[in-house]
Amino acid sequence: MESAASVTADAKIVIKGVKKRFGPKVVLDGLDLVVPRGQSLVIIGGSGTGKSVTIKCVLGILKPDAGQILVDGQDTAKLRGNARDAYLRKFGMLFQGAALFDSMTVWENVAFGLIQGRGVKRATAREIAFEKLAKVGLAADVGALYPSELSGGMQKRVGLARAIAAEPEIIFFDEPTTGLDPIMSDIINNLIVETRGSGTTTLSITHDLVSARKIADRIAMLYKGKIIWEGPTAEIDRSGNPYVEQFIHGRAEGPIKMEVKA
Ligand SMILES: Nc1ncnc2c1ncn2[C@@H]1O[C@H](COP(=O)(O)OP(=O)(O)OP(=O)(O)O)[C@@H](O)[C@H]1O
Repeated sequence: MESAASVTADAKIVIKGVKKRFGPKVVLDGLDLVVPRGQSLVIIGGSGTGKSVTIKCVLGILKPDAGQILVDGQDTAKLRGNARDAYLRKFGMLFQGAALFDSMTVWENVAFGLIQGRGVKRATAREIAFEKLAKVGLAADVGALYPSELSGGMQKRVGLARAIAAEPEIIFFDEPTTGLDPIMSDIINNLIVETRGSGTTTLSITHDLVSARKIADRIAMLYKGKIIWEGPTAEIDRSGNPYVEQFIHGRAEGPIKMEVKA
């Protein structure tokens, strides 16, 4: 087994003791997590356990109450101005529900970040957009359509093309297969696996264990604000952790009590 030290030495993202609460509600309670460079880490956990809050803290959309987040060894809390812009350019993101702009065509959606964020000329950005659309298996004529004219699976592919458009160092995938049928989920999973080939580091959050097993090098389970298990994907079936066991087998009975509110 690899030592924790060797994982940390080649870390792209290090989350150390991060705490985040909203009023009286403690969401993250000393979260520790390392995402190794060039690897795919998937966070699993029940609804409302703080998976999205974790990603928002890394992106700086939310400020942790305590703890530290390092990306490439840089403390994200200390970034200002240009350094912060450069930091944000490291990331691509595929949002849950794809989150495309309805008023823009497909290619304009894919090119948006290149034109707005990086000052790429419109004609060049258009070329890159069509290249990325082809990469996710969408024919060129799809580029001129509007998001409302596409199926959910096609929208996810467009979202993926947008996430990879600027060839970011890190990509976040937020529930990449939610709402898709099993075959389309598998297609999206395969595309995600392909994005790793180029050395990209990926951090995903999902409830979908089939997807997690397919796309993850490592899986971490979040429960009550902490990572209660983390390890190589192949080891999740022998975690020996009753919380993980209950979650991966989807059992109503077990140590995890769902908070059912009226
Ligand atoms: N800006 C906010 N203000 C107040 N509470 C928030 C805010 N953002 C998140 N929360 C709360 O933090 C908790 C964790 O939310 P989060 O969205 O991270 O869950 P999640 O694990 O991603 O869930 P799901 O799988 O359902 O998407 C929830 O109880 C949520 O209501």
